[in-house]
Amino acid sequence: MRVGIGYDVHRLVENRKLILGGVEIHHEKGLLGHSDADVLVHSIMDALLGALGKGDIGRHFPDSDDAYKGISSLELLEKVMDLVEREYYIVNIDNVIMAERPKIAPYIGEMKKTLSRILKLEEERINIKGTTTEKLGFVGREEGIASESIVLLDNK
Ligand SMILES: Nc1ccn([C@@H]2O[C@H](COP(=O)(O)O)[C@@H](O)[C@H]2O)c(=O)n1
Ligand SMILES: C[C@@]1(CO)OP(=O)(O)OP(=O)(O)OC[C@H]1O
Repeated sequence: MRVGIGYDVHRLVENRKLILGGVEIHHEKGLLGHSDADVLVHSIMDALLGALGKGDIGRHFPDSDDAYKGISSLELLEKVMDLVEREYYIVNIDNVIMAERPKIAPYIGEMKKTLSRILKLEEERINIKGTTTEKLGFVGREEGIASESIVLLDNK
């Protein structure tokens, strides 16, 4: 068995879509990044790479590479899953999205459905939680959104 943790933050800006877990969220701002800046998928990838002992997403998908400009993070997650599936399968995954706004609870079902397909994992083994930070810090000031993920892998 192998366990991994991932954490990522992206800045909220105008004129960008807000994509979380591969789902477009209705909001007046979106996250800034080289890719679509899907902070949930990024923390999941880092948790998976951590469990594999294979570094982080910056190492595998450098933001200096034009190939990843504007890419859907789900495509990057598929590449990380290719590495996972060489030896392991996912037992379960838990995630916390830290956002003052918008409420993510209404979108969790769709996020789980989307991730379930790519992670090849039943929805009941994927947990996604939303929390504010009670108006404290960069999340509280709505300057950005953070996400933290933890994953357990087992040998095939
Ligand atoms: N972006 C968010 C933040 C919170 N939620 C849901 O609201 C509950 C209460 O949040 P607190 O930060 O006040 O504890 C939380 O447990 C989530 O169910 C959300 O959906 N989206
Ligand atoms: C995903 C990558 C690659 O497009 O870019 P960003 O979307 O900027 O995301 P970040 O979490 O800053 O770093 C990983 C990057 O290399």
